[in-house]
Amino acid sequence: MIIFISDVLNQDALSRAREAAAGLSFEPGQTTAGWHARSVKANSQAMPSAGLRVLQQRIVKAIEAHPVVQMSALPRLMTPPLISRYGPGDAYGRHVDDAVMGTPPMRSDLSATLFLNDPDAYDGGELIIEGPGGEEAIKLAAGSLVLYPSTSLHQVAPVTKGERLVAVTWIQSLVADEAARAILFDLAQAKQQMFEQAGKSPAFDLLAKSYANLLRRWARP
Ligand SMILES: O=C(O)CCC(=O)C(=O)O
Ligand SMILES: [Fe+2]
Repeated sequence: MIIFISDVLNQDALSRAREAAAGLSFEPGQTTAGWHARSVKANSQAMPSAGLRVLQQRIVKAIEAHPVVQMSALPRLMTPPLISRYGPGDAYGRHVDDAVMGTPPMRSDLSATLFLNDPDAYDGGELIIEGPGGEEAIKLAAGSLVLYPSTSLHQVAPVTKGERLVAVTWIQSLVADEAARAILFDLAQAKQQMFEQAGKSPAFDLLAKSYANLLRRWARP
């Protein structure tokens, strides 16, 4: 399942993030790709620095704090985001993300792209994700996040004009199985809607109990 979440960063947070990114030094992105993804990766990434760490912390906080991220991804661990820049001619060819990454190692269950500049700031640069129903080309407003299964083949189409600026991160979920996560997301939404429409009721209690007990079965904290 591909999930779109708008307003993960508001206008104020966005301009601060863009300002911080403008002050960072960038290097070729090949350094952080797995060996087979490296051959198709052509972009720039922010180099480690104190400024990068502050920006990464702000972005992680905003992503984690979002209620839809909590409900859909059930995050347990998240990598510090890469700040990636794609100028004209840059692209990231078809690849699958590493299954295990970082120190200490974590499993990538969900991949996430947070768009830091607007779609009209660049031509091309769609994130193309392959799913059972075919390809989906994604280009979201600044401040919006796309979450997708790390099991998918995906690519970033060449940028032909302007600059694409994104933060890219990976999430290890409390629930590794994508199908189980999808059921829990449906139930969490149903629980919320039922509560909003009719308050607490015996039916709500049963739904809440089922949700909690499924999560208890499936979660690996
Ligand atoms: O820039 C993006 O939206 C995704 C980049 C990507 O696929 C990666 O860094 O592995
Ligand atoms: Fe990727």
